[in-house]
Amino acid sequence: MDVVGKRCRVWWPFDREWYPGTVAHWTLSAPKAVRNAIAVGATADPARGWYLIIYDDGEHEWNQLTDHSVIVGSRASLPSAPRGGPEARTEHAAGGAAGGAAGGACLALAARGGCVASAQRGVGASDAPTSIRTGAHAALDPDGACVARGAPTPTPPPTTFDAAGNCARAQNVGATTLADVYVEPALSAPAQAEHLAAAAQQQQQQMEQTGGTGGDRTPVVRLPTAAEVEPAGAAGVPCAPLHFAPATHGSPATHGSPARHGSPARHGSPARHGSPVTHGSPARHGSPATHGSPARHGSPARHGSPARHGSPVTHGSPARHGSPATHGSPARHGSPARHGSPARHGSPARHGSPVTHGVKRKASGSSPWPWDGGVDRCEKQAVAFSAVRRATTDVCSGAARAMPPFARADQPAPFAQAGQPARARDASHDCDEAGGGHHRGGCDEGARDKDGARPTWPDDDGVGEHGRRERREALVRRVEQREQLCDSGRRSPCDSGARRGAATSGTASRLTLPTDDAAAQTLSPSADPAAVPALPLAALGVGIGARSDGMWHRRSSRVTHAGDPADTTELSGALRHFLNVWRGPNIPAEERTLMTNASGIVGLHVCAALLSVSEVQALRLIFAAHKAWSQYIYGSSPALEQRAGSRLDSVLQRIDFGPHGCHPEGVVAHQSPMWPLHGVRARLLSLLQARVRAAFGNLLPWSDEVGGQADMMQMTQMRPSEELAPHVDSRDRWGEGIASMAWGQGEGLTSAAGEAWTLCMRRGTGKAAEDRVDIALPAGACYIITRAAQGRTEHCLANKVAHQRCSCCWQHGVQTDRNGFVTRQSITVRVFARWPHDR
Ligand SMILES: O=C(O)CCC(=O)C(=O)O
Ligand SMILES: [Fe+2]
Repeated sequence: MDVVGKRCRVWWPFDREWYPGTVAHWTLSAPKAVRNAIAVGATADPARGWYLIIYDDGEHEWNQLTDHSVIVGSRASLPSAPRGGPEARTEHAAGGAAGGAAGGACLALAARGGCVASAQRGVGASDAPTSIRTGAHAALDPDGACVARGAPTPTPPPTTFDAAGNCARAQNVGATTLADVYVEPALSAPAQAEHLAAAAQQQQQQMEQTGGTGGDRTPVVRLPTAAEVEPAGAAGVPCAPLHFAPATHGSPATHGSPARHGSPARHGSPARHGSPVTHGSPARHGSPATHGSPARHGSPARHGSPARHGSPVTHGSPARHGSPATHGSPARHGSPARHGSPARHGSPARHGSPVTHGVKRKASGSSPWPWDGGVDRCEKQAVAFSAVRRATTDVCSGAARAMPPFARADQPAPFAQAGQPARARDASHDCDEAGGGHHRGGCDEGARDKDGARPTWPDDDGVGEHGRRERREALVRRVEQREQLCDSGRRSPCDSGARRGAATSGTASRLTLPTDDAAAQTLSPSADPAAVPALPLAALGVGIGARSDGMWHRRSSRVTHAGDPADTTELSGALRHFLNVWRGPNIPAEERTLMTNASGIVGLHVCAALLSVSEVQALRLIFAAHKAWSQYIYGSSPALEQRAGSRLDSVLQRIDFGPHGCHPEGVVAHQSPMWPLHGVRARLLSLLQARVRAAFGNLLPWSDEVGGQADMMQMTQMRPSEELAPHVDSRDRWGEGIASMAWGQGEGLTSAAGEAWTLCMRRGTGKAAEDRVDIALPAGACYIITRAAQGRTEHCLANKVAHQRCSCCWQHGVQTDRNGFVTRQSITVRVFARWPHDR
């Protein structure tokens, strides 16, 4: 706490940048997002408390400052430390008294940490990371934390705020300025190993000196045994490869075992034609025989494309469950050539009854990676990796515990005493509430460490210091190898890890965003109100969308790399072509087929033909010019799981454009870069926006927001059979009104603009939402969600925030044709919410 108000710098390894900021606040109890992170496997020292770092560029994060990627204050005794003042010397002396053999050297394992949840493709291949999680716990060197403690360090002046409530956190907050900050170089791997071994040795010595108790310094370095850390496979050997191939019918990676999905026999069967939305119980899908049963086929009249049936949305009954006609993708049913006789198409039993839509989530007892029998090398490597992380974290936390004021015996340890069950409950609660799309992934398997037990290692198995050191070195090498594999762009270890992690092991990428409540709750009950300035929440910029989980996420959403996510020459050419075919904002009224409150859903409006085929073709070129697609992992949905036979998350490709400092939609995308919205994209947005406005008129309430201009544009690609699970977009990050338009990357069977797709509207808090409406939309259509269909906090009767679910607002999701072959492309435009919801 005595570092509150001080300047700091934080190393973001995947940005490869130090970011300056200020330690603005300390709280003993973990912020909610941090608690979630802990519940899904991160480790923390409950006694240490949490520091709020506010970066100069507006981002913020909670951090325990046990990470040597964080430098607070100055280090006078380091030769390279510039201008170390008395305070700096005090700080270092305090640390040095505790050991400090390595001076200020820091171990930066985390910075070098492996790709656990990979997924960034592109993003400037050379500059940008391929990982979205680092496991960013660098070990603490033996002189303790990088922060001042113990010694009579002068209390810095509190962070101040100007009249407008802005945090005065610029250059001279506290007694330390940026010039005093020592920028710590990352150590080489051998140096890290050596350093860590030295730390272990010192602690061992201290333990011996204090009769095994370590006095008030808890000995925490216990090395994992070889059995614990040694993966079965050779280190660095790539894992089972992912199959990203055109795989429209389900690669093993995305759709479970080939046996389930890959068999030609199955694909040739009528079972292929069941709608992802509408397919019924697993039992029905499990048996090809049942799919072929004539008894289940319905009348041809139900299978027409939207074009044949008129407006696609008119089919939905206001009763929300939809008439049979609302179900099933037109593309699926439109072509006899693909689907055989009309008799093949779904019967009322398959499509008509809402009951059949209630596919229960299937508890996944089996491995989601069927081809490897449940345990692949990546998994084992991840265990080893996490062993490193935990061990090093223990070093950190041990030192931290020893050091007042972090070890506050007088304060309840929130995790240890409040009870692990509470944490686990918290986590699942969050997940349950979080909306299927964005958070669901984290609940089930994510709580690896939710029992809250601090990681401990069995006692030394007699290998001695030398042996331990060797083991450490081996671990470090493994981490490095892993990183190299990731860096080299090979998919196998990283992506496999990502997917496995996403599907099963609860990566930290599933953190939920903090809510206002959570942040307020964190900020207000301070362990030491006298010492911690009362910080206006809004002034801190704390809220949904701001960083709060930095300890495990070391890649920011800042765009730090030069360039553009597209080939700019191609992009300009594509825009020129687009301008040639663009019809202007107005389209003939008879073409628009505007449906308001579609299918009885208040606030959902659809324009069935916003884009012409020529415009779609030009948009394809614009998409094709983009290279840096981020992988965006959504939670699984019942339909997806049913197809896969077990839990399987969905992965989309996405690029987000918007104002600097704002965050993309979604939890994982929270880690994705927000590219600047200017130039060609700004032009494109303004054209599309004009069209949307002309089509929807007053139904689109952007006029109330920032002069009616959308300021965020998101490009999404979903391969055939992928889906976006139902979710609410962040309820308080976006202004009222979100518009999405979609088409195919190529021609569909029934339309040159692409294949039809299904907009899945869901309402309800249970896992199987009570209200379910599936609306088949043709390529080129646009829908907007407002009010209850969007679910902003101010429209929510339950006042839900972020991605929480409620029973009054609708969630939206997208399903592509399970048997389709055309990637769905979409552009979503939103408005960032402005004050007081400014995120
Ligand atoms: O692509 C779409 O239609 C919508 C995308 C969406 O809902 C989202 O990104 O939140
Ligand atoms: Fe959405």
